[in-house]
Amino acid sequence: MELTSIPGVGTKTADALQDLDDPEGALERGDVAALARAPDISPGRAARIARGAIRANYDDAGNITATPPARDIYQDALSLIQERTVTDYGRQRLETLYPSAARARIEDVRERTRAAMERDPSSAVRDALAGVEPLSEPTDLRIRDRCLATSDAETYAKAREAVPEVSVELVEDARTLSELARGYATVVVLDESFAGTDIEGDIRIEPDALEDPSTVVPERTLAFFAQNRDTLQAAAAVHREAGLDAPCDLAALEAALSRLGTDGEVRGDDELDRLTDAVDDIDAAVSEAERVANDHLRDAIEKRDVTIEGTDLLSLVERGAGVDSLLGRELADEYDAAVAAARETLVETLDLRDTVSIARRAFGDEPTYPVEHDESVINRLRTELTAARDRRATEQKHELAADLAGMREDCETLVERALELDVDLAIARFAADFDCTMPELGGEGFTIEDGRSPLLDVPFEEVEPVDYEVTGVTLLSGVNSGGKTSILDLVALVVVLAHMGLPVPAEHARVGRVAELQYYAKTQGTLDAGAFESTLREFGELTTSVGEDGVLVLVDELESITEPGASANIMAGILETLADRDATAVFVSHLASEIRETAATEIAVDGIAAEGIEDGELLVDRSPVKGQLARSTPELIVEKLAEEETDEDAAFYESLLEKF
Ligand SMILES: Nc1ncnc2c1ncn2[C@@H]1O[C@H](COP(=O)(O)OP(=O)(O)OP(=O)(O)O)[C@@H](O)[C@H]1O
Repeated sequence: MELTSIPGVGTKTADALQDLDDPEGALERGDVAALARAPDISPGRAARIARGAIRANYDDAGNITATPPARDIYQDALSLIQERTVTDYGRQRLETLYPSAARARIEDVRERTRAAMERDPSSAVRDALAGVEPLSEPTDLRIRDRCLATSDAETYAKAREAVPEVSVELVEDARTLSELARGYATVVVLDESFAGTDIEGDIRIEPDALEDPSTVVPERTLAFFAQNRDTLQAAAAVHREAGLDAPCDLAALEAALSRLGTDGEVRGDDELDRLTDAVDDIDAAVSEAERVANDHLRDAIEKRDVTIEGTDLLSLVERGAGVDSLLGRELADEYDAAVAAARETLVETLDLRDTVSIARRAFGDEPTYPVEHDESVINRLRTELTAARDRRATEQKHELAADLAGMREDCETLVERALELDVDLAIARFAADFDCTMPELGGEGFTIEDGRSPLLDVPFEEVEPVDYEVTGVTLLSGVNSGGKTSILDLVALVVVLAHMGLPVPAEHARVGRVAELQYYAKTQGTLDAGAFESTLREFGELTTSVGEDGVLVLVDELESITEPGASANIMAGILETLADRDATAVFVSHLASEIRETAATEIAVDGIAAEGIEDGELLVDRSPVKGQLARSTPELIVEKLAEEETDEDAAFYESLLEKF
């Protein structure tokens, strides 16, 4: 897909998207999270771009929500589902669902929705989902103990791009290579020509290294998995809890991840741990060995009576000999035992294996008091252990990186499926929380049975179910606060959700396909001349533009724009034209009777009727009665007074009632 062919994507945005690994794939999948990783693209913008791409895919240029109130209803519907996501991804991804006029698009979403509604949004799955987020690439990884070397400028440029984590050096000859070998623990040479060159150090001739850079930098793979470890573990848990098909062996993935520390180091290898501990503990172990030896020796000396012939003592003193000679002569066995204890302590404390013979040499046979280690031997031991540790770490890194590298693609699928499940579960929860069903699509107008709007200002359990069916053009009359506006909202919500491919809050619903939902909310107070003129123009354009694609017009108390007589005339004119053009329309009005009288064609009138008044409150049946003009609230009150009052008062109210 040509990026700039997507509505709203100019060359600047297209350039930003090109920074992504697979912008086309992200657009095709509607992957808002991936798109938002492009520079300067906010999640909101990413959602708009993804929506644009989907529209382009389905050749769906229209806009069903044609007026601000219609768009508000869409936003409200979206929010109700978004509130039920666990992840940010899920919330953003839902923004790609929009009311569409393209049948194929609606059908595709409906198919997914049906499957989603079968899912069980258990709390265990939701808890696991809380730990899942889109995979991210580690940044700023620098490896300083290795470098790449080549004598070829082209290979040099290629290497810098392919392996930005390590230095790449241009070498001319064996001499410059040998200089490099002194500065780095390992030099990976990319040119065959250096094979056989005799240079000291860890020089590896690997002309194919760039084909699989992870062999040069296993840290890249390890850093990726270390950075995403929690997400991957959570995604695995989501698959297990939800019984999803996993793209890979979860146990093997979890086992591999358990060998990786968050810092990208390998853990859980006994040999590596042994060597690491030995290097770390060497100084402490040497001190301990000395202490053991000296305690032993001190003990022995304290317990011994040394008997020495006077001549011997004299000759020792004359030779200037010190206590060492005395030790050598008189306490040789004890000294040997003390040194043996020191050697054993050092070997055992550090759990030494290959380096035992070096360690033993740290304590000499020549008697001294106190017993002291030979620093040069300890330095040698330290060097040997450090080298062994690094070798082991490198081997382990390569081994683990090789295991994990093969799982990378599956891991991407694993996380994607978990995140997409969040979208499905949000839809499932929305459907369950508001007793939704999949609507039928097609036919004229709409039918709603036992519809309950989740947008009302009363708790959902207290919402009274409503039935309403309209084909053609209808006036909806009704008592004050009877629920007329709420019905328009419910109809708009059902129509929007149905065109999004989503379930609707009703026991049963059928929605005719529309290309436009024209919803006009009640205006507050009469308009001045200018505003009145522009509103009239708006309706003028609306009525004359109704075509074959299907328009649903919902209008709430248009009469409030001007004085009642004029309003009735205007509404009658609009309704006549809409009826002529076979539109579907519901006009809520308190002037239904006047409009019907003024209109040249027959206009249907439905009514939300009050069944009576109790404790000053109207008892209302919220479902409009077809073909019945509802009696107004004032009429009901006059009737009540006529019934309740006696004599002259009653006569007055009866005369008033006759005027209705
Ligand atoms: N189906 C319903 N179930 C429960 N309560 C409802 C229902 N429909 C409406 N209501 C309640 O009635 C109130 C008034 O509803 P609404 O504003 O739709 O009436 P209206 O007929 O448009 O009023 P007005 O005469 O002012 O135009 C709502 O705020 C809501 O509390």
